[in-house]
Amino acid sequence: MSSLLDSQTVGITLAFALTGILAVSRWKDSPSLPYPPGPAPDPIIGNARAMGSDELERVFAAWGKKYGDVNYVTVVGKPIIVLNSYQAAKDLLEKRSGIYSSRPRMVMLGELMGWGEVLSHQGVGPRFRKHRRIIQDQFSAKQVSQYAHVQRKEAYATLADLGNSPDDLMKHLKRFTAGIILSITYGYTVKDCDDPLVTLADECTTASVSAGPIGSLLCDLVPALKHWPTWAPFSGFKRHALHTRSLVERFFDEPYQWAKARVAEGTAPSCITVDLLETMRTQNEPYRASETLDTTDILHITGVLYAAASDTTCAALKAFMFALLLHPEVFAKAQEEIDQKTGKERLVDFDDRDSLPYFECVMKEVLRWGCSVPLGVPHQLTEDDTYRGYFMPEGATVMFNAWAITRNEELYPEPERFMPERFWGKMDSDAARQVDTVFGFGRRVCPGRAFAESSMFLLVSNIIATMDLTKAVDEAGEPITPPVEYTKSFIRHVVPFKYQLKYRSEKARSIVEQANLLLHG
Ligand code: HEM
Repeated sequence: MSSLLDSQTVGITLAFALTGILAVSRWKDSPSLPYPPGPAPDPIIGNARAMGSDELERVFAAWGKKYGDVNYVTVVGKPIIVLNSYQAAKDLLEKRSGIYSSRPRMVMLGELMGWGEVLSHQGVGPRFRKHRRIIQDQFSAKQVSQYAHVQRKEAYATLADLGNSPDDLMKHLKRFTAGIILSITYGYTVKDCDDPLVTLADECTTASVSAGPIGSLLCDLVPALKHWPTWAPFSGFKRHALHTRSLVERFFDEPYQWAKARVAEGTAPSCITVDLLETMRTQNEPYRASETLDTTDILHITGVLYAAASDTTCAALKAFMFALLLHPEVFAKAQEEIDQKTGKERLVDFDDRDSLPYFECVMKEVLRWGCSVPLGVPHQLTEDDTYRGYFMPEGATVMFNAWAITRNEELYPEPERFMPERFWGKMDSDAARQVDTVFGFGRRVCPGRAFAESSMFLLVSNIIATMDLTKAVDEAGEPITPPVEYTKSFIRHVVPFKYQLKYRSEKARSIVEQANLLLHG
């Protein structure tokens, strides 16, 4: 961040922001009700210092404990509401989703870098509804079974890769998640971790987040900064944004052009892009004549799928493997349950899921304990509202703290302990239900949830079925217990850790190799 925006720029911009806000903000009657409680703001910048924290979820959770579960803060005059409890998030984001479902304006990420037109960043409106419906239709719990063959193919390839180069777990997980979504969306087969489309996605994601929260914040506060000339002093942020924009455009375009070329050749495998191109050509049902599709729609629908599905699922899979490594007793119990089902004679398949209740508890606990997107994605309130006697202003950014909600000590005693047994026989409990918070709320709830869970199920259950995962040992032969540490990012990943992974038997190796051969030829 410091290379992009130095302290002088920050100062100038904040001064600008203040002047702008004082000059243009429309005068409003002071509300007769108080705002929700929260920490005292600093003059001018409000609560900006706290909002710059690397572990904002912990800062918010501490506010929740001190001031109550709904907090109000400002950053240079912009209102932010923080929801630290399931009840408040449910009451507002779900029950009042008609007014709590938009997205805040993001000048840096959305307008300068080019992410603004994709579903996850769009405000509510006709285009949002069209994209959302198309994506929901493709990934509803009923529909996901149509992708089973792709999930199997990618899972078996990943198992074989893990057998061949077990030290590259992180790379193989990334290839697995990118491979599945690229295949379903564009009909594209990822060959290895260095695949050009996977590398492009990586570069694009890294560049998109590397302006840092302050870089983004300054542009969001002073939207006029987006017109700052690239030749002017302090224009590092703008040059970075434009460079990122070119990556984002390539990220949308290259896989789409690849799929289109296969359609022209008549060799396109069935995939979402092919379906959408056909819909665009005929402009027929199921997407209604009033909702015609154009090329930009297709670019953005397919692009958001890749962007939203791959990194999130990969982060959850890393947390899964890490939790199993730290808890050998859980691994052993899950392995025993799976062995009873398969007799060690075959791989696990989707049909087995209902009869692996312990594994299901482990997956639930991974989603809770690992909490890959701790603060979800911010919503925006589009009308003035009142809640529990407090005033909630129109335009406020509304953030839910999934991390704090899934650490509620009343529902999850010893919340930092990884304990799948807490869900045993209780899959209908509030505790189990509230883990869904990690996928968001209301009209914005993650449309890929069922698909993410089924992909995780298939890969991890088969790793457990065919391999042994144990701690690495140091020079003295002592097992190494890696610390629980995550990257400081919006989607948090477990930092790379040491482990040992190998086929549990020659028979397991041969089952994997045969399955892989059968699907890949
Ligand atoms: C473990 C994996 C995943 C996690 C933890 C996750 C989490 C989330 C969260 C927290 C949101 C924001 C919800 C809100 O604003 O209330 C979201 C949105 C979204 N997710 Fe996921 N997600 C995962 C996997 C997937 C997959 C596999 C797909 C696609 C197949 C997907 C597609 C999307 C899309 C398109 C949105 C934007 C929805 C909107 O803004 O209306 N996600 N996800």
